[in-house]
Amino acid sequence: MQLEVKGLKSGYGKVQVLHGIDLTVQSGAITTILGANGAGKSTLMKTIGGHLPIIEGEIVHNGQHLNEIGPLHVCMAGVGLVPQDKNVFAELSVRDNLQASAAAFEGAEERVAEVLKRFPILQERGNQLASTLSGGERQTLAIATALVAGPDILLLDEPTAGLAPIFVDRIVGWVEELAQDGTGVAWVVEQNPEKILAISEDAYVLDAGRVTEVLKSKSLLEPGRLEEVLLQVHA
Ligand SMILES: Nc1ncnc2c1ncn2[C@@H]1O[C@H](COP(=O)(O)OP(=O)(O)OP(=O)(O)O)[C@@H](O)[C@H]1O
Repeated sequence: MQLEVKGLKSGYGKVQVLHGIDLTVQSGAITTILGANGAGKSTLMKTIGGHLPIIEGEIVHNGQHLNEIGPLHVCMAGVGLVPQDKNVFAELSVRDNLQASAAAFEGAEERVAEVLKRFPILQERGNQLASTLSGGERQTLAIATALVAGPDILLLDEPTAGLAPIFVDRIVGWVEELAQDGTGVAWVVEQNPEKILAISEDAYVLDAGRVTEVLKSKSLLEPGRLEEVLLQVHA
């Protein structure tokens, strides 16, 4: 059930941003993706999620090629993306956001009910417009909308950026549980990556659209090591 990305090149119109990315996301494990601003982390997530055209390379999940099948079919193939922003419908209620996401799947009502059970905070706010949620609640909703599809690979683009520590800890806890239950997670992180590195297997360092290092995540927790690796890419 792993996701394999091979030699991926993509970008925006004539602007090529990714220059041949190789990445493996193993099921039941968290893979961290690090890199400076503009390294191409979000572009990588959006390309895997089917939102950007591929110039060259392959994305294969569970033996199925995901190239050029579009975001809905990527999602239906078991790969869920939580983008960095615009990840909920602001003018829909919490419940309607979940229902919209579940609509393409069999047993939509049960899927929504199950996710609401998992996230009581969303249950409490079911009728509230997403635009009125706090940052942490909105991010919880964004993750929940991806989970209604029952993905076996989950792509998270900086899900904890700018959130209060209590939400950071909650999200880290939920994602750890998902991985323990067999989901493969790719987690893009920029600020305070220590909590994620502590529960992650592999760390990929990106710079200028290329993978510059693949390391064991915990090795980056040694004092000074993270700074060294991130500074090296600019040396
Ligand atoms: N819609 C777009 N059109 C053209 N270029 C874009 C677009 N979005 C991003 N880029 C460019 O692609 C490059 C990589 O951006 P990307 O958002 O993938 O980086 P990132 O590593 O996720 O950065 P950050 O940590 O700031 O989110 C940057 O040079 C950026 O300016």
